[in-house]
Amino acid sequence: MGDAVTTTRLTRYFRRHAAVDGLDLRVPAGEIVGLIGPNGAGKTTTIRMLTTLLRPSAGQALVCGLDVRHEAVAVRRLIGYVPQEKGVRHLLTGRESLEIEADLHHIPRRRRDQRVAELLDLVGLLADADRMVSDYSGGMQKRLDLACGLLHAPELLILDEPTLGLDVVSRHRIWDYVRRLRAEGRAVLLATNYLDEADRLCDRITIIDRGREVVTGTPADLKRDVGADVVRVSTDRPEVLRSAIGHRAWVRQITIDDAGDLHVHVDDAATALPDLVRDAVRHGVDLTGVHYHRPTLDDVFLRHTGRVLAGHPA
Ligand SMILES: Nc1ncnc2c1ncn2[C@@H]1O[C@H](COP(=O)(O)OP(=O)(O)OP(=O)(O)O)[C@@H](O)[C@H]1O
Repeated sequence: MGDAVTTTRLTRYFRRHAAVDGLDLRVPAGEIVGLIGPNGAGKTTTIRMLTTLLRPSAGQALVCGLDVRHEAVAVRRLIGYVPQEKGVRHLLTGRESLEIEADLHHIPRRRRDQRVAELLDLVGLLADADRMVSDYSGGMQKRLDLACGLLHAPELLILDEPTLGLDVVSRHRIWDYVRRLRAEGRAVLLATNYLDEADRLCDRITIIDRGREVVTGTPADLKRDVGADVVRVSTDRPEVLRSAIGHRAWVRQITIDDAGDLHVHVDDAATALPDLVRDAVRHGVDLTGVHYHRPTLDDVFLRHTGRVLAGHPA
């Protein structure tokens, strides 16, 4: 199967500021690819170029082999886009919202009703189809947004923060639909700040920062690269502790986060911890907290960007 998205040195300037700066991104058909980055990293700008809403300043973006710049109309037919804020029509019912969306896609009337019913069923809203959208819960509205993005059976679905603000049950339902799309061979590009979501859902993730790709890989590979365990140490003298343990053979990498906590990547926490505590005592460093865990995508993100990703759920 070919690629649903290939970008080559994709770049977009706003005045002299490069919001997207030479980005190479690939979304193969039949895969869910996560696009992850801190606020202002360039995710929305990338998505807006892919959806033909914004012209690239330089480089190339292909959607199913079609150039977004020169074949915008054809590209739009291939893409379903569910933006962060869809602004569903509160004065309509769920069914009416989908009918209007179907008309925008020029779906013939005789097919429209059946297609709308199919999608309402897919996202579990058939029973509530004739209720006003204003009476829907946040999760129901998101599912309606998703159904709107799927009406014209797109090859590529682009989701911008699809589960933002949703409860756990609603998030799982959205994930199930997204997995079902993948099983049908469609490609999904998912911009999210929820790293647990990316970990569970994505076949591959690309972390971007300041408009550039920082790293790409499967969640498992990226976590494996971090090391076996991560020891998080709270102390009021992080720099002293860093120098005290920096030369130790069991240290793979040390990062100090914005809160001043040390994140020490080690092969085996059980061996490293006694040494670490001894080194702290020898250098007169008080430890106020020591925890360790298997690497998560949060650790991957911190390792590659030097920052903790803000704004994910507890
Ligand atoms: N229309 C615009 N005019 C000027 N600057 C812009 C415009 N759109 C985006 N930018 C700038 O481009 C950079 C990337 O923004 P973008 O919205 O793509 O980031 P993002 O990764 O989607 O962030 P967030 O997670 O906050 O949505 C930011 O510095 C932003 O201020």
